[in-house]
Amino acid sequence: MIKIKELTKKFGDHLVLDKVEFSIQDREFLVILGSSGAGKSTLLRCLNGLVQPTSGQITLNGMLYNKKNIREIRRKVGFIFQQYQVIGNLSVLQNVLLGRLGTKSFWNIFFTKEERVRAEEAIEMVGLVDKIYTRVDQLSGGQKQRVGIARAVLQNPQVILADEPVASLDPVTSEEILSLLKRINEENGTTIVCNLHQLDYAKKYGERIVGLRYGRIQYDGAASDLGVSDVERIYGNHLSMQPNTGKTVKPSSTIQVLTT
Ligand SMILES: Nc1ncnc2c1ncn2[C@@H]1O[C@H](COP(=O)(O)OP(=O)(O)OP(=O)(O)O)[C@@H](O)[C@H]1O
Repeated sequence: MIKIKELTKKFGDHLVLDKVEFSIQDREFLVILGSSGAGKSTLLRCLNGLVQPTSGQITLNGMLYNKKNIREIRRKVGFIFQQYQVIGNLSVLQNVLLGRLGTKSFWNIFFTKEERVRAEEAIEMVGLVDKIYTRVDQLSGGQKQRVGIARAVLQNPQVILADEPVASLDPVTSEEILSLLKRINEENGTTIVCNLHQLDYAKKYGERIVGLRYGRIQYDGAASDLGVSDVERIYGNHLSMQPNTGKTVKPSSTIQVLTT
């Protein structure tokens, strides 16, 4: 379980997270929803130790995030990036094996036979067996994201943080990627925390939604309970998000979306 207490982050004078407080249960599929600049990425980066909070506290299974524990925490928390963060001139297999780097010491970066077998299994799970020796720069965006997911799976983390994993993908590929994350959540029992812009995906794939606006929590509850007034609090009461397009629309369209 991750516990977040009074998490505050300032960049200079800019308050990006303002005393954010909530817990993430084991095996949960949690969506962090909010418009651009709401603080979603900053929150996820704090949960991975990539960003140092200004104040507040995070614990993973009671273990406090601090310099001493950060390597162990990073082993338990995988990260999937919006822009994939794969190495173009390496093969799919080599990229996925990089998920084991966190367990290696500086003088021993060799991978075992067992790690290779597990990498092959992860590649099979994401549906890229036929591309296993293909250079990653020859893959489509959706395939690159699958490589990123397989790399995170090989790490065998307790939690996967996905920072807008479908922001650069078309709707069909987006659904495939989110379904894959859902499968990993259900079959492997991995907790998923996924940042999304798109309201309809949040409601379809999230069990629970935490809605952020200006770094403050506006909604924390079941995805199925998210209503029009909650959406307006998250996005502002004059504008709301339209599904998939990322365009802003008047609230009447939002009401239609929520009632279909
Ligand atoms: N390293 C940084 N230095 C200064 N300001 C930053 C830094 N990282 C983020 N910010 C600012 O913090 C605010 C929140 O950014 P963040 O990326 O967390 O929002 P977001 O909700 O993820 O937005 P998006 O959906 O556009 O990615 C933004 O105004 C951004 O400019």
